[in-house]
Amino acid sequence: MSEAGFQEAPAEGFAHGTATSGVVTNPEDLAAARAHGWMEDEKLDYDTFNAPTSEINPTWASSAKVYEWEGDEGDVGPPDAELEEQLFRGDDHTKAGSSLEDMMDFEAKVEGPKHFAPITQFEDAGLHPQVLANVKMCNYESTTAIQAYCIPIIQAGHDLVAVAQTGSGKTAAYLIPIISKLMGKVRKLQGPRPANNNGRPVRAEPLVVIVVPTRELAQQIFDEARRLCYRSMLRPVCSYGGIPIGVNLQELGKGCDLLIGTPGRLQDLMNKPDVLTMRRVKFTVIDEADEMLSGDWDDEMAKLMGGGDANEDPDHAYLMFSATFPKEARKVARDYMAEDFVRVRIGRAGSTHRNVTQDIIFVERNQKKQALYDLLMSRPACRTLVFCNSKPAVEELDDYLYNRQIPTIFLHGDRSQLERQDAMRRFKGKQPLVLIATNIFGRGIDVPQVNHVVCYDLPGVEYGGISEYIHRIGRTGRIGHKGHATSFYNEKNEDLAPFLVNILLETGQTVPDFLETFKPEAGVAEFEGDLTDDEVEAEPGYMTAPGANPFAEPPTTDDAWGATGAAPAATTAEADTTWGASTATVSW
Ligand SMILES: Nc1ncnc2c1ncn2[C@@H]1O[C@H](COP(=O)(O)OP(=O)(O)OP(=O)(O)O)[C@@H](O)[C@H]1O
Repeated sequence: MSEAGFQEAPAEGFAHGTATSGVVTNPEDLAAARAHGWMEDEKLDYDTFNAPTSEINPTWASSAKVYEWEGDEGDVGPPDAELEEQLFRGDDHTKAGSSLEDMMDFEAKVEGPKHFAPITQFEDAGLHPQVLANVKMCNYESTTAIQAYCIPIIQAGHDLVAVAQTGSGKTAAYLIPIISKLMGKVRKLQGPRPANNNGRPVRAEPLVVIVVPTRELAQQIFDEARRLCYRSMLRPVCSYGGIPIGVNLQELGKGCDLLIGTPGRLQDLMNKPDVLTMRRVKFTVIDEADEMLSGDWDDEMAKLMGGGDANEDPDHAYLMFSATFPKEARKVARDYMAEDFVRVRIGRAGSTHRNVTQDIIFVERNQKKQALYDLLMSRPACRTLVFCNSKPAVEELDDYLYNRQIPTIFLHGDRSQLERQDAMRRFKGKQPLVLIATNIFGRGIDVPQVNHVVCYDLPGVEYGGISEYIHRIGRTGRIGHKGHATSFYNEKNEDLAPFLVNILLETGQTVPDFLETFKPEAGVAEFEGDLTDDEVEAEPGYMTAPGANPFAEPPTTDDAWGATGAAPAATTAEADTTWGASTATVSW
């Protein structure tokens, strides 16, 4: 098992462009690729990548600069023009696209012991002024649906399970309220710093722990935390495998308020009580929660969710986020939550949005390489992500396309951390590139302008099934951008066919002829089993608030809000109104 339990068949150690036949340059391929806009990519520095880490002095992305402020004069520090430029004006994160409203067109369902009014404008969320300023510098004009609901719930201190589509801003949905809540109290809550330890490294005593399945995702959340903690006393630190532990220890020793990491490395650090203690933790966040609760990480999760050594803080909040949340994982999640935890679901758990056009093409197994080449040459050259199920398949495909002069890079769990870091850097560069990857890239990764995702291999059950498909295609069409996903289908993928058809129907897309037989009788999408949330209604003590899109115009008559005639709270309800125990369902 590789990182965070992902299934990846092992690789055999090929180098770029030499997996099958060595480098072959066909002048016709070369001319065709260049004419089509696929340009030569920079040469890889294999000497650096293959040297023992002790012989090189790499710049680890996890050591990227964070804002440092000891809070001598108040809790907001002076601006740092250079860091501000790096954090807010780079191309590192996706700027919202023009179809953001299409993404909001989902029903929100909230279940919990209380009513929370959604907040559509950050200005109305009661955020710390510096956090609000940072949000604006990120160019976040207004909240997304998941943020509208989660911000007030987290501010009120509830445990939370939140589910919303890929690329809908879940990271900021938890980081913004957590950072804002801590901002005014950092001085009181914060762990030690070298400044009050005679300049010596200190033990890390984070206030927030964020656990994610992959290194790239940890890095991405760290970067978002660096933006949102700008000019505050809060110091984020990122720890994951593949980086020498000494590098992690150095960063932790400078003081740590938000710790973001992968479960294996976090567990290693928790086993060193002089390096890390969880005694101050106020928020534990599990991102991609269904993956983390899938069973592969039982020991690590039990330890992390138990607060490690001696955290008995009754205010400790547990937050879980994902785009998919199968029933089994939700049951496990409930074991960790306080009794009054809140559930928020935007749309159906596991739904995709209409901004991603999904093509399913029938391709026989032995035709797939040529079909991919033809596909890449039939569309304008663009940043493209191709998913395979195994490491050898990734490497073979990389070799094939490279030899046909398409600029490619590849990424899987056996690549060294330096190679993985470099692959991310190059994929985000100016040149259109094809990144070929295993599942390791399927979840959470937010690279701007990925216009095309190709499921070269569809993920069968052993590779995560339909949930994995949803995460994979969610690497495009993010936060209001349009995207395109193409999947190669053949008889081997029949186990996925009924789910695929339902997702196509749900988003109003064309069902290809070869999938017609898998259409439900009524001809409309039917979701059963692990993607529905129907066990929720049966639970006593919970109020459900279905139906409201917080961004919709309020209705003109009470009737439009449902049979109970309750107030149209989407735009006007008071926060924190306790729902009457006799009310079965409240429509907002
Ligand atoms: N309110 C907002 N307005 C505009 N852009 C936003 C807003 N909130 C977040 N974003 C941007 O949207 C992009 C996607 O956000 P994020 O990666 O958190 O999505 P996600 O829901 O976690 O996706 P996934 O399920 O794939 O992990 C990021 O680049 C983020 O900077």
